[in-house]
Amino acid sequence: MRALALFGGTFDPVHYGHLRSAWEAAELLDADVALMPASVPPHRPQPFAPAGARVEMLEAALAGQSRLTVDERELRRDGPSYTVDTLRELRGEVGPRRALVLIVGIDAFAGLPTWHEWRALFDLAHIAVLARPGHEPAFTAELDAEFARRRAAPDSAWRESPAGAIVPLAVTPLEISATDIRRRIGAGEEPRFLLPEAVWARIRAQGWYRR
Ligand SMILES: Nc1ncnc2c1ncn2[C@@H]1O[C@H](COP(=O)(O)OP(=O)(O)OP(=O)(O)O)[C@@H](O)[C@H]1O
Ligand SMILES: O=C(O)c1ccc[n+]([C@@H]2O[C@H](COP(=O)([O-])O)[C@@H](O)[C@H]2O)c1
Repeated sequence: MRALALFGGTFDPVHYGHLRSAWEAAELLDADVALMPASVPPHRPQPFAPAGARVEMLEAALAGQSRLTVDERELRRDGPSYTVDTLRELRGEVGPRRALVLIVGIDAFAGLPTWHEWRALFDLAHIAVLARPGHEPAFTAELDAEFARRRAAPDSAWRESPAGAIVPLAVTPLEISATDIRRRIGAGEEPRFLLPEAVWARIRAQGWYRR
């Protein structure tokens, strides 16, 4: 059975850095990938756009294909979106054997030791780490040790286990961030071609991110 991958984020707004990375991750991992907006991200200021708006933008971005989907499970829960809770819920649904993958950018991965019950994540899923230009963060010694121990190439046998590997993915580098897009919109610029036209059309129509 194919691996099932979750790509969590704030997606405030979703952009081509997320979308192209998610697509290439689906290909490299031979997995179905769900983009999963966080309701209350645990370690950052709260999103600018409400959850419903972030879902609407994701759905607009993903229209016309079926390999990448949206998973709204964190929006249905109250309180902080701890990834360990989400993976426990998903593991309960798919059973003990299916390979699950949590996809994170390398900047998010570097912060893993600050996540709630971070070591339990390795018992629940594999972690695929996206290269991201402009981000070459140092890992803490404990994360470095896990990385050295668990590292697996995308085409190796990781999917024969349900969880536990760290799979670096050399996706096409796209130096795009939601912070930069919000700044441009706030300054009255058009962020065209950094994100899908359908997403920009909704932002424009609703006035999101304008100062
Ligand atoms: N251009 C990119 N290339 C690769 N990974 C990315 C890129 N942009 C975001 N990611 C990854 O996608 C996930 C969700 O990111 P997030 O929604 O916070 O986007 P962001 O652009 O980093 O937003 P912000 O600028 O608001 O922090 C994180 O794991 C992040 O590392
Ligand atoms: O579980 C945690 O403690 C935790 C701490 C920081 C981030 N996360 C998750 O990591 C994903 C990427 O976060 P962000 O802030 O880069 O959009 C998103 O799904 C967050 O919910 C999770």
